[in-house]
Amino acid sequence: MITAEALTKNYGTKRAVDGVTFTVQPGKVTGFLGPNGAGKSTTMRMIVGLDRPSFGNVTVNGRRYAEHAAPLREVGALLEAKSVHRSRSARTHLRALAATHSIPNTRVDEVIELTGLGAVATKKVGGFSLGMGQRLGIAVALLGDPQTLILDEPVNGLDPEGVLWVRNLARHQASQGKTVFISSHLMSEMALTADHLIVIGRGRIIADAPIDAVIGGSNVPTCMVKTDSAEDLMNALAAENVQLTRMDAQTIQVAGLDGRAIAARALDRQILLYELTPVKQSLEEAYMALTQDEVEYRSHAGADMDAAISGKQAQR
Ligand SMILES: Nc1ncnc2c1ncn2[C@@H]1O[C@H](COP(=O)(O)OP(=O)(O)OP(=O)(O)O)[C@@H](O)[C@H]1O
Repeated sequence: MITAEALTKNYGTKRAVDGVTFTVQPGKVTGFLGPNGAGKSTTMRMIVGLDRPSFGNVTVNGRRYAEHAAPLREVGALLEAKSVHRSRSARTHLRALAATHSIPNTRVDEVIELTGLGAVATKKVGGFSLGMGQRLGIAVALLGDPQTLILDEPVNGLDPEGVLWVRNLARHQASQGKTVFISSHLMSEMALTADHLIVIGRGRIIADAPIDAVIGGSNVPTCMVKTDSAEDLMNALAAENVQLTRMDAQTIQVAGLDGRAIAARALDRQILLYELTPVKQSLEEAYMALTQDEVEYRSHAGADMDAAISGKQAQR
């Protein structure tokens, strides 16, 4: 279990992490989401003692990372900063780390196999692709078979097989009762991997809840309805808190009523419905709604982008 209390990090006048309090529970995959610069990596670095908190405290299984006698056996971490000798082979790198914790070489061979590095284990790390480097980082994290795994953007640079493998690994570790804390910008992947989400924006916690609650939280019940009597149905459903959108001659999107209520009103008026489909919000939509005011580095899209580009051209 990871426990953060009022955890804060200042870099000069910049407050990167602003008094966050949370726990990451064992037996679950907890996703750590937030816009660029929100404070995810800084929080993770503080968990493993790579950054000192300015205020507050964070512990893993009741102790600060540095207080664990054999940290690699307690916490495995994949963080962005890599400290690998580029001229060393992957196997030599893993063996050197293993030796610091009396981890046998058989475990090194195991994690090499597990992470799909078998074919390149004797090659110099300096020549590794982004994906191979990520796999090596995950191999390091797994080396001590730790109770807690912290993975900062583990699927970054991985091919689809690698992405699926990370998902299965995370789910498997959680099913073994381990604590798994993963940051990612890939919402579709997080939706498949995480049980619980912590969302951070500008250094503060915006949401800390089971994934279903995050997705359903702000969700107005919405259904797609098909009928040959679209006008009549719209009249039957019209009400102050109901939003009706005509999609085509037969299709109406109804927001603000659930399927049962729509069917009941259609039945009252003897209107035949031949499709009634709940529309679920995606994690991406829920995430965008949650973080819309918290984005520090905003990109431009569509009309905004056209305006930005034509503005630049006009200046030339
Ligand atoms: N060593 C540092 N010195 C100064 N500022 C830093 C340092 N590390 C991070 N920051 C700043 O702290 C804030 C949080 O950065 P952090 O890397 O934790 O965000 P993040 O959520 O991991 O972002 P991303 O999704 O882009 O990786 C940012 O504004 C960043 O510029």
